[in-house]
Amino acid sequence: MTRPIAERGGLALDVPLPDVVVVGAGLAGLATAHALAQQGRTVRVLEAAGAVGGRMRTVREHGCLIDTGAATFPGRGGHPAIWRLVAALGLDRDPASVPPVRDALAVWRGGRARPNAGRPLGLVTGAGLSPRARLDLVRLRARLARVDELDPDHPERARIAEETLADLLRPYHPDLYDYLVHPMAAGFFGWDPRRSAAAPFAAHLAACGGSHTWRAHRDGMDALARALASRLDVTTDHPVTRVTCDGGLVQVESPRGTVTARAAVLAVPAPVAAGLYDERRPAAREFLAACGYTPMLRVSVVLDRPPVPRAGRPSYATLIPEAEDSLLGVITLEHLKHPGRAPGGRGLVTLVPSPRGCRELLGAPDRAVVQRLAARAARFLPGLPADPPRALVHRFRYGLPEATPRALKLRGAFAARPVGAVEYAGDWVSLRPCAEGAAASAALAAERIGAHLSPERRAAAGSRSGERR
Ligand SMILES: Cc1cc2nc3c(=O)[nH]c(=O)nc-3n(C[C@H](O)[C@H](O)[C@H](O)COP(=O)(O)OP(=O)(O)OC[C@H]3O[C@@H](n4cnc5c(N)ncnc54)[C@H](O)[C@@H]3O)c2cc1C
Repeated sequence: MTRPIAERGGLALDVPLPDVVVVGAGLAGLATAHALAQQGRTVRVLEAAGAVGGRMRTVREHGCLIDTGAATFPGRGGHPAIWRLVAALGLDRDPASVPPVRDALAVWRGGRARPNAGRPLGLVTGAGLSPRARLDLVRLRARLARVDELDPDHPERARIAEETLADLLRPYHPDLYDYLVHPMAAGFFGWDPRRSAAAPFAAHLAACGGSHTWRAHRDGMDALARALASRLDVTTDHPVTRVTCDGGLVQVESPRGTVTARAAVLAVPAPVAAGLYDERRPAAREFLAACGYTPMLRVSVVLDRPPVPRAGRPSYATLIPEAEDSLLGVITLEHLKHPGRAPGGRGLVTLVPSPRGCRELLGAPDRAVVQRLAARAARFLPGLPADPPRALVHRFRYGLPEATPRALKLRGAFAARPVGAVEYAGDWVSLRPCAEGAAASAALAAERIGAHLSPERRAAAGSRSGERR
């Protein structure tokens, strides 16, 4: 079909009408476009930023590969949708291109980093937990193993869906909250366990299977996004300002012109999607409004040589519990992921503030952010300069979707909404704050758009993707 797809200064251009416009070239948008292209659909992807990847971007500066957002992902069982994409794109043909992250996680306690956190055996034998807390961890794991339908793709179905993380941990030794769950939820997701629902976190951890499975893309965590984008029609620097649906066609507006298509997928964070499109389906509207995000901030510091930790073998990531420092949440040694990350024997360190630190620092000038975090981090990494000359600040207003019990409650109806010309993709769709959430949402969005564009498939897909409430 040929229709005008772009109007600039009143000039209509006769070019083919794409079946689908995908807004956002993060992992969810690119994976959706890839799945639609596999169905034989014509797809255009419009991205506001100057590069693809969204929260999985890697920048190349000071000779280093610097992941700005997502840093690692678990093995095949933990992130199946990601590994399916990795395999489809041939990125695992050379196993060295997805190397394991060794000695992945430690927790700081009593003046030193306690290794083996996040490993089932490590947690039982130590990792900074008192003997009583370790026993309680066994009890907690046994309780979670009995929870029906603890499914990361459908967290609302779990029997603990109404509990917050703090509720879940209340009967157990306080160490479990203070030295394990709080530092993980706050440090990795920016979540406040007193607000955030227990089910998505517990289901995610159970599915991921422990920090000993962690991997990273040798060539940067944007490897997947770059490989997908190279096979697709993607336009960067194309900020979408409004999406409307009229007479069976979707109009996607931006200062660069209007693109018309038969359907659109909004693969942007939920608050952005709600601002772009006036959603009329009540179930979708309410869920979108309930999907909040926590902001995230990361500082990458390039050093002439790797810092030497206080004692023992260094771990990749060290969680800093609130009781140990109120401003700093996680320190990672990125050069441990692969020697190519910081060539020439250099060090590459990431400092992640606690949620409180993030709120304090999000609006501060870069230099002040770097100095405040570096001053705190020197206690944990002796020799870290107080004012590092090569540091980058990465800010995410919409860092991670925060799954609250209210959002969980509305998710079932959202998932069961009828298919439409405007669909959604993103980690928030399943309230799973990770790349797997984004990749899994893409498969679902492509299936729903396929059903919308093929009316004969609509009824069948409606009953398949219309998940149980
Ligand atoms: C600091 C941090 C650390 C993380 N660590 C990990 C980790 O180690 N492992 C893991 O699995 N996950 C991690 N995550 C989560 C993971 O990065 C995200 O879940 C995933 O990348 C989300 O992908 P997405 O496509 O849903 O959203 P995004 O990546 O946010 O993609 C949305 C895209 O839409 C674009 N966009 C926004 N508005 C518009 C508009 N108006 N017009 C056009 N385009 C627009 C954006 O620029 C962006 O490119 C981390 C996230 C952060 C922030």
